[in-house]
Amino acid sequence: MLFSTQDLKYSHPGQPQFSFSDISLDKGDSLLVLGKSGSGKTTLLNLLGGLLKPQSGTVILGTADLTKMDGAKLDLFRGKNIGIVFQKPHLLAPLSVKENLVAAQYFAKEKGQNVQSLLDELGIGAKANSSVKTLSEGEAQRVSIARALVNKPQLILADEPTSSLDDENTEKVINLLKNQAEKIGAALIIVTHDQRVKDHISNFIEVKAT
Ligand SMILES: Nc1ncnc2c1ncn2[C@@H]1O[C@H](COP(=O)(O)OP(=O)(O)OP(=O)(O)O)[C@@H](O)[C@H]1O
Repeated sequence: MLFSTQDLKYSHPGQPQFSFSDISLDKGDSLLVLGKSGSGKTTLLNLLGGLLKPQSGTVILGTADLTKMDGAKLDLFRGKNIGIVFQKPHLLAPLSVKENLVAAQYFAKEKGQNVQSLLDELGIGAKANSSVKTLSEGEAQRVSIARALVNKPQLILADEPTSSLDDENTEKVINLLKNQAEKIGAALIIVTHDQRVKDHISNFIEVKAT
């Protein structure tokens, strides 16, 4: 087992508690997180990425329990092992495409992956030296995927990665995420409302407000 959670519970201050279904994934597995607006999907993703600490339960990646790590140790672990694609790309605006990826390597103390060939694979190699401010939405989304993959993480988390994309780019982005996850042996978890994504990945959990 590469990634698993057990008995995860979390409540935002003053809010009812969420109890999340257990997850277990092997290398190369994909999982969708479905559920109504406000049901706790983003909250779950933040717990899985160590961006929130649960009130109880465990999040195990490889041999490490994220819920037991803090501060710089957790940041470095996340940088090396977890790639996160946020709903909006959140790129570093003053930098070029390539520099955004190099910065992600720098923060994780990783240098392995050839940035240009990754950008080429994602079809944005020609934009490597462009300012991220000049990118279209679909291009910026692909750069944020490249940034999530650049340190060859064991776990890839994506929050509504296709919500602002047309059908063609949605298909491209889902295939990119699936193919890259398989290639690097990562587990892939995608939060979505998008029926078009459900057509590509059959394994899912549903988050319900209780
Ligand atoms: N920082 C916070 N403080 C207090 N409440 C919060 C906080 N973040 C989220 N919540 C509440 O927790 C609930 C779940 O939010 P969450 O963003 O996880 O839902 P979601 O399923 O991802 O929703 P959507 O599909 O609309 O993005 C919501 O009722 C939200 O208002």
